[in-house]
Amino acid sequence: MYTSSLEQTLRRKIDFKTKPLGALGLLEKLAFRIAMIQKTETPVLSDPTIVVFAGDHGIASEGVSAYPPEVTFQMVENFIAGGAAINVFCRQNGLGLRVVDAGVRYDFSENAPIIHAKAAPGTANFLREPAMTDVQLAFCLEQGALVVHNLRRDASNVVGFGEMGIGNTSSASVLMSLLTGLPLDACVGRGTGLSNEKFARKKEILAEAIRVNGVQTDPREALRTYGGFEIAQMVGAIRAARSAGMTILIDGFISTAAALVAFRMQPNVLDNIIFSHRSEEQGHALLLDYLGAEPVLQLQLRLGEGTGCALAYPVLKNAVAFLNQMSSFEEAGVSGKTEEQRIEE
Ligand SMILES: O=C(O)c1ccc[n+]([C@@H]2O[C@H](COP(=O)([O-])O)[C@@H](O)[C@H]2O)c1
Ligand SMILES: Cc1cc2nc[nH]c2cc1C
Repeated sequence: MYTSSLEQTLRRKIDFKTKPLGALGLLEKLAFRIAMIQKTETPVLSDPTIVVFAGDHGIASEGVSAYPPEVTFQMVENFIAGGAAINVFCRQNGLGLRVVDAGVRYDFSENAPIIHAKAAPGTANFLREPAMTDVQLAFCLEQGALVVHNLRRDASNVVGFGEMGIGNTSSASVLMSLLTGLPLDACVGRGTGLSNEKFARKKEILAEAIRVNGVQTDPREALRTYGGFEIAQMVGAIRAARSAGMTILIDGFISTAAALVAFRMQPNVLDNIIFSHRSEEQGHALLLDYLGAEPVLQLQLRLGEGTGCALAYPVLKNAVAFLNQMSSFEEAGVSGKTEEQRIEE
């Protein structure tokens, strides 16, 4: 297999740090990935930012969530006030935060510190008709890309994507099943915490929705039919961030479903994506496996909002720091392995 000279330089740089070969585990892989994304042996993470896309879902009126749909609006108000988990973790870890109204049912005040990109006040109920029109989908893909272009212009080179949308695990599960070919039951979970009875009903409703609207295996058509405005904007944002050469952090189950759609449209997006954590939501582990992903953290989270990204970011920072700052055996005068021994292993 062809290995570039940067790849070789990086392997050597990591292997000759003062540690047993491979002893920094996943940190070594992260440092390598980020350096390859930035095409340099001395990567820098600048202006790290979390973007939370919010949208309402027509399917939420079918009782597929443990919480009422108005929580989407209320939680965005909470993000604006600075009181949500994502606000806390961004502050703790020195991350910027942008919140996007991709399609919340109610309107925010015009001067609220959010990005106004509402496709419509919530998607249509995909138990009866496709979630969105072609025009709405195109708008969302463009808006997501625009958010990223503006971040990049402001010198950010690492971005984490999260979401807020009551009912959106339903969209994510259907997208996962259609685009991976895995059985629906393996892709549906309890979301915000459904009871056994409501969980069984959610699975029936989603199976019925697929009977009504069809087995769409084209990623764009699947997204239009079963997606959400926040998921569609994440897809546009992920593709734009790949094109802009940014390091992309993905949050939980719903964000990973957006990454799956983006991957099916443009497989090279995976080159720039780091999956921040493995969520508790049933289906996430399977989806990560499908994508060949090795998540940074496993904290039993199932919150969303980009919280996994904000928590994983310090690990990325440490990976880059060891690559840039740690001494080599030669620099520190420590006895290491010869190049031959290293390559043999
Ligand atoms: O990120 C995850 O893995 C995750 C797992 C379960 C639920 N959520 C969050 O909960 C909401 C969706 O859950 P539900 O039950 O309303 O479909 C949405 O706002 C997500 O951010 C998020
Ligand atoms: C309170 C609450 C906060 C959330 N944050 C993301 N999804 C959420 C769902 C609920 C219900």
